[in-house]
Order: sequence, then C-alpha cells, then structure tokens
Amino acid sequence: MSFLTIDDVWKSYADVQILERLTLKVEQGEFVSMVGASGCGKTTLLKMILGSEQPTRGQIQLEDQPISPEPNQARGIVFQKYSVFPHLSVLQNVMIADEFTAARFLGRTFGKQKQQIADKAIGFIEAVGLSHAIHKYPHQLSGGMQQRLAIAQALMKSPKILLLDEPFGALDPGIRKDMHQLIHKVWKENNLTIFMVTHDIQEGFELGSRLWVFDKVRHDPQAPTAYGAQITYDLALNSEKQQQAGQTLAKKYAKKVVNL
Ligand SMILES: Nc1ncnc2c1ncn2[C@@H]1O[C@H](COP(=O)(O)OP(=O)(O)OP(=O)(O)O)[C@@H](O)[C@H]1O
Repeated sequence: MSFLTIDDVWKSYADVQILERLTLKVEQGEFVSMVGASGCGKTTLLKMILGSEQPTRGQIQLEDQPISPEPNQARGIVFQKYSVFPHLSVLQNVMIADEFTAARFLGRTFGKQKQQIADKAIGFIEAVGLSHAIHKYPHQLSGGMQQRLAIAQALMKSPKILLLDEPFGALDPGIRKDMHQLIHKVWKENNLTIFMVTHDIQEGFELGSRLWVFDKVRHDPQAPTAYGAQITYDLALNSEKQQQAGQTLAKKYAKKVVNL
C-alpha cells in the first residue's frame, strides 16, 4: 500500500482537457516538487489532492481511502498570496482554527482550553521564527513573515500532507533562502509529505526529494484544448548522483517545458 495513489487521473473543465493519464504513487515523507509551463494544471492537481476539485476520470487515494471533498485536517495548504486573516494578530491567526474546532458554535474558547491552544500555537510560532512578532497584525509583517505565519497556521492542524502553491513566489531571493531552510526543517521535524508547485526549477531541485515535470505530449493544432498535460518526468532526487542526472536533464529540457 502506498501513502498516496494517483490512478489514471484525468481532469477537464467543460471541453478543455487540463490533465491526462496521471498514474503515480507517493510514499509518506516524500517532498514532491512540481514544475511545468504556466496553465498546464499543477495547481489543479494540488486541488485534487486537497479534495476541493474532483478528477473527471480516475481516482486519488490517501492511505487506501478516496480523497474526501470535505476539508480535512490531514491536508494543509499554503498559497503564494498570503492567506492569513488581516484583523487577527499572529497568535490569534494561528489559534483560530483550533478555537473553531473546540468551540464549534461560539467560535470562542475560555480558560484552560484557550491556554492549551495558545501554548500549542506559541510552539509553532517559535518553530517558524515569529516569536518576536506574536502580537503584531499581518499588515505589520513582511511578505516572508506572512508566509511563515501561513505555515504555522497550516502546521497547527498536524497535517500529514502539506500542499504548497508557489509559496515563495512573491518573496525576494534572500528571503526565499531563509524560507527554504524553514520549510526543510518543518518537513523533517513533522514527518510531512509535501507537494510544492514552483516556477523556480532550482528551488524544485534544492527542496524536493522528487521532481515532477508537467508537459503536453499530445498536440492537435486543430483542437488545442483536446489534450491535457501529463507528468513527463518523475525524477528521484535522493542522492547526489540522482540530483546531478536530474540537473543535466533539466538543463536540456527546462527551456521547453518550464517558463524560466
Ligand atoms: N475552475 C476552473 N474552471 C475552468 N477552468 C479552470 C478552472 N481552474 C483552472 N482552470 C484552467 O485550468 C488550467 C490549469 O490551471 P492551473 O491553475 O492548474 O495551472 P498551473 O499549471 O497551476 O498554472 P500556473 O503555473 O500559471 O499557476 C488553466 O487553463 C486554467 O485557466
């Protein structure tokens, strides 16, 4: 049994075929980087793993169960654009999901229960390096700090899978390096399985233990929407040798398949 199984998945919107023939197995603890030309369906695959979109054909299973369309704590997501609540402080932003779970009707918790949630939140805020900003509001934070906050929020639900959709795309190169270190630490310490869409193929190589390249194999100039993208390369990046082989391949094909 694999942790996540993608079994002959196809996805179309109306008569536009986006993805086709995806068959992949992912084990727990892998870090899958996903690259490919803009619009080829990377985010669509993330959404199907999240459960917010359904395959048109085929099935995705997590631990032998079909992915449920309802929000599920097993899967957390961090987008490129900051997804934090502007009217809540750092601490409140990280606490809020647990508070809602604990107090479904009032959305508030009190006393010991609130303190327990706060203690847990403070742990994750420390882990992402935001202790000094715990009472600040999102507009007082830099872009990198807001992404740290979004990661702390996602970790609060102890997800097994973390879905990252160009999480560092809006950040300056120097800050991206810090974020790479952070996400690597978060990945290892929380035994996460990560799927990350990126337009930066080097980032994909540096962070991933595996790299998926999306590309359209079939073309019909008379019917440009008839065929979707497939995963044309599925590269393991665990060893130095695999990294080097992957880099060589990437140099050869990057111009064709990735908008660099
Ligand atoms: N809900 C939807 N209804 C119709 N078409 C959609 C919908 N969501 C996405 N699409 C289309 O599906 C295609 C793939 O979109 P997707 O966002 O998955 O691509 P992507 O590879 O992540 O692109 P980018 O790298 O630019 O973020 C695009 O042409 C997009 O317009």
